Amino acid sequence: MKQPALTSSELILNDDGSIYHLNLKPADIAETIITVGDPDRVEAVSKHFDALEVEVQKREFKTHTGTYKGKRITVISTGIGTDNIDIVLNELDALANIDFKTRRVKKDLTKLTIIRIGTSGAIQPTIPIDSFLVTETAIGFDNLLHFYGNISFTDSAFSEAFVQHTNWNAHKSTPYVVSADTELLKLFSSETDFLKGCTATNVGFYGPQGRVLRLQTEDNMLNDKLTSFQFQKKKITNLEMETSGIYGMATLLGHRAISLNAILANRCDQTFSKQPQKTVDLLIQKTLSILVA
Ligand SMILES: O=P(O)(O)O[C@H]1O[C@H](CO)[C@@H](O)[C@H]1O
Ligand SMILES: O=c1cc[nH]c(=O)[nH]1
Repeated sequence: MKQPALTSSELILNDDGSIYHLNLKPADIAETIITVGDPDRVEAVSKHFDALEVEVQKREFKTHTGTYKGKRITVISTGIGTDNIDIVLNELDALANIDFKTRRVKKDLTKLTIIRIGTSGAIQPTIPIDSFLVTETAIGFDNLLHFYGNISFTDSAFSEAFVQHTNWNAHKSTPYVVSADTELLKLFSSETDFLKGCTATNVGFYGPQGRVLRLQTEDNMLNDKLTSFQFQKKKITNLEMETSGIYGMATLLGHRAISLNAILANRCDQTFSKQPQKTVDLLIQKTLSILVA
């Protein structure tokens, strides 16, 4: 039976035919997509391009598409948090895999390559500030993946061990554990510049990451528990706010994803980078050069 067309409340298109939040049309995106949190980081990537063909912004979602050494690349900002990742990953997938004229899923699906270039805080004393880390495994403290049907690919033994170790408060979402794309992980972790680690994605920058300014947190030992946790010799290495959502959604939608982290803070010795922009710029240049090697 022919699939029903997606209605106007589900696949929302703007008057110019672009998708609702990203404001992009299918031809506007490349198959290789770099995601960054900060809209200003889009230009920090695209300034290296040979040529720019698309420049679009709506809300925090800024997109540039162009070529770098002949390779077509899209760079898009997601803003902060896995709630935005739900929007960006679903709309990128719709741009690639839904026919906007018929409003039906295409027969032949396109697998996108998604590379996050983000900033992050280390949770192990041995991880230096201004280093680069590629995420092998992500543990999500956000709730995003639990809203989707089949998440049997998540590593429940890992999350159960984590819940037990931390005496995780049941009022918080159940942590879920997702993996990087194997080929992309090999590509980046074979570079000596990258440490390999397990990234914890959380729903906030302050309390959820154990930062106390004026408010105490529910568990003031949480970061220490993250540091001491180990599962099959894997330790949690760093904290940020998007990677688990990207890995989870990419797996569900059949895309491949990798998350690259510029380590700007070390939460164990309570230090912060003195050159954050330079470190992010170096990660951008390194990433681009690996993508065209
Ligand atoms: O630098 P980006 O990519 O935004 O990533 C990190 O920085 C933000 C918090 O400052 C969060 O989005 C976190 O994941
Ligand atoms: O500590 C940090 C640094 C960057 N981004 C985060 O989410 N946490």
